[in-house]
Amino acid sequence: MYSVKEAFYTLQGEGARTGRASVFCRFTGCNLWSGREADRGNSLCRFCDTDFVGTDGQNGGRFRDASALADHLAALWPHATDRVVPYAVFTGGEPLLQLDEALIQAMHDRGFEVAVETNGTVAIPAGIDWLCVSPKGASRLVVESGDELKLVYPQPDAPPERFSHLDFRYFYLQPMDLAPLSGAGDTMAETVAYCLRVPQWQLSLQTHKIVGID
Ligand SMILES: C[S@@+](CC[C@H](N)C(=O)[O-])C[C@H]1O[C@@H](n2cnc3c(N)ncnc32)[C@H](O)[C@@H]1O
Ligand SMILES: Nc1nc2[nH]cc(C(=O)O)c2c(=O)[nH]1
Ligand code: SF4
Ligand SMILES: [Mg+2]
Repeated sequence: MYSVKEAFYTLQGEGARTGRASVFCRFTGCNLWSGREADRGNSLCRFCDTDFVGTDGQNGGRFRDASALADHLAALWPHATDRVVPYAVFTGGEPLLQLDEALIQAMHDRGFEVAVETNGTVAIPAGIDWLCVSPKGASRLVVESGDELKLVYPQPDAPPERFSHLDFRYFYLQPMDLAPLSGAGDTMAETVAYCLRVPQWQLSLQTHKIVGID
């Protein structure tokens, strides 16, 4: 059984695949925060910008098995795509609490490439085509290789220097959106300054927020 908060067709907004048409599957639940505002300050991840509680979002629900969820997601992809490989991004919440080899295989069977956005604290199943790891504060990182490491910046307890030796093709800093914290500060300027100082790190903007799409 899989629990999905929401699923939607949009453009990948972040990282190296920014701008690519994608079916997003947002799983319910996370191991670093309950999703309740009252718990935010005592959690391992405190700046989350996402509602991943329940199954009540658009195209959300509970799905009995991999083929039921894969059919549901594949139906969100538009039809005429002769020259493009369909792309599915699994996120959450923490997708690796639910994404398994059966679901990855079911997406491959339907012609999709499979991408994952993870906090890096859960072991990865086989078959993922694009892996984005986004380390969080003091949490213990178990995934130390992948395609892109996308660090939300700044996190005093997770400085970029701690991750720069890991086995990734791309290293991104993404300015922390302070809106969920109703905080003040210019994370954009700080992030740009770091990328200029240390060119290993590239700037990732949350472009979906800029253009106003999901
Ligand atoms: C909501 S998370 C879900 C996937 C997974 N749990 C993770 O943390 O990578 C999706 C992406 O949004 C990023 N993110 C979450 N809150 C953010 C914020 N306030 N500002 C910028 N990026 C944020 C995460 O770091 C992650 O790269
Ligand atoms: N458009 C869009 N791109 C995204 N890239 C990562 C997202 C996420 O929440 O995991 C996200 C999201 O929520 N929307
Ligand atoms: S690990 Fe990801 S989903 Fe979980 S609270 Fe942090 S940003 Fe949100
Ligand atoms: Mg998001």
